[in-house]
Amino acid sequence: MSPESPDTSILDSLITRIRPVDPAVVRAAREHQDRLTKPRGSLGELEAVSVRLAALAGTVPGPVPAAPAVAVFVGDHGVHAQGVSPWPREVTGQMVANFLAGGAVVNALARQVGATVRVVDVGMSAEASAVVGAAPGLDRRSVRAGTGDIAVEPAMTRDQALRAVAAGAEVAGELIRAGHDLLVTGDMGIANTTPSAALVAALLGADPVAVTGRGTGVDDETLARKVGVVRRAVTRATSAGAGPGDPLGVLAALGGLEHAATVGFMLAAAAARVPVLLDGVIACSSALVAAALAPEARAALFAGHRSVEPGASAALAALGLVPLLDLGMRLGEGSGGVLAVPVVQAAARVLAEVATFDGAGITDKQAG
Ligand SMILES: O=C(O)c1ccc[n+]([C@@H]2O[C@H](COP(=O)([O-])O)[C@@H](O)[C@H]2O)c1
Ligand SMILES: Cc1cc2nc[nH]c2cc1C
Repeated sequence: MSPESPDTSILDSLITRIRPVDPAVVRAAREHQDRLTKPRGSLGELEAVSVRLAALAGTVPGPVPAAPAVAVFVGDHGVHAQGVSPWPREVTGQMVANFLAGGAVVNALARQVGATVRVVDVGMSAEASAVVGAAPGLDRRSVRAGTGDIAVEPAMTRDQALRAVAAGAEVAGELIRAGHDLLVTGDMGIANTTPSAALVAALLGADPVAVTGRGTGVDDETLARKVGVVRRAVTRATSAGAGPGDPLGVLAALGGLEHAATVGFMLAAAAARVPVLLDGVIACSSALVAAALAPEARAALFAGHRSVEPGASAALAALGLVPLLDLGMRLGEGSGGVLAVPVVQAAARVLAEVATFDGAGITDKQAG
């Protein structure tokens, strides 16, 4: 296959397998939720989550997810050369070693909620790979060693984007076949909040200044430079023909390899009717790509938290997703998604276990 006419068959078949939820199940779940022994609406967003989980599973109540897993997709970014992050590139590899040793925040949070952590290299740079070495436990699916510098060139070819999407889909498929019933997105990649902002700006037509944030915590001068870089990248990509009507083109022009893998991860989970908890801005920007490719995939997506990055809020609003937690977090790694696992489990458990007014013999003042 030439890069000009890449093989889209894996993506096409993923998209074809994503079917809409049954509106009758949505209705039945809503009606059941309304019969539970509590004032209607008193559980707020938890009620909507329980209904969405049932709709995704196609049963009322839906199953209570018992085996969560987070996939941390790792990539490096050519745009790092523009000075958009204060952290050196090798930190990506150093953090991978930390994940594998169980010493990162995501590992501690995953232990707290009983989640498995899978670390997947989809595009570490040579520097990062050298730091990690031959570490056992790293899932090696590298498509290329880091992306191109999006300020001046495409991040990757369409074929590479497709291969990274396929890698993410394979990871989801393996986790689901191993019995995991709640997936969480995670990422690691120094400088990756810049491509995230670029994806959001390009796909929503937003002004880069409104969707570019401080990432790991950059100063005012770096933020101003970062906004300029995002503006140049989006202008370059759009003038080369990438736009919202061609989500794969936008992903290849502006995304990271971890974004592409996250898109595949979400699409495969949606096809298998397994819920996916999104972490921060990397996942939210990837979700815009996934939803542009397959709008029905949104049924499988749950927003773990509201990252401080402004692009995350812009993407969530566009996707119609309500973040379950809002703790001022901006770490990545899957941390905010993992932390929301018990909330999703609790929502499902309420629909499955709480008595109904009829069943418990309690007067329903709301009936009628
Ligand atoms: O998840 C988020 O919203 C988020 C916000 C800020 C930073 N991060 C993480 O920090 C790294 C990118 O930050 P930066 O400043 O280098 O672009 C990358 O490893 C991300 O996982 C993640
Ligand atoms: C230390 C560190 C940990 C991270 N985890 C996710 N992104 C990160 C960026 C840095 C710099």
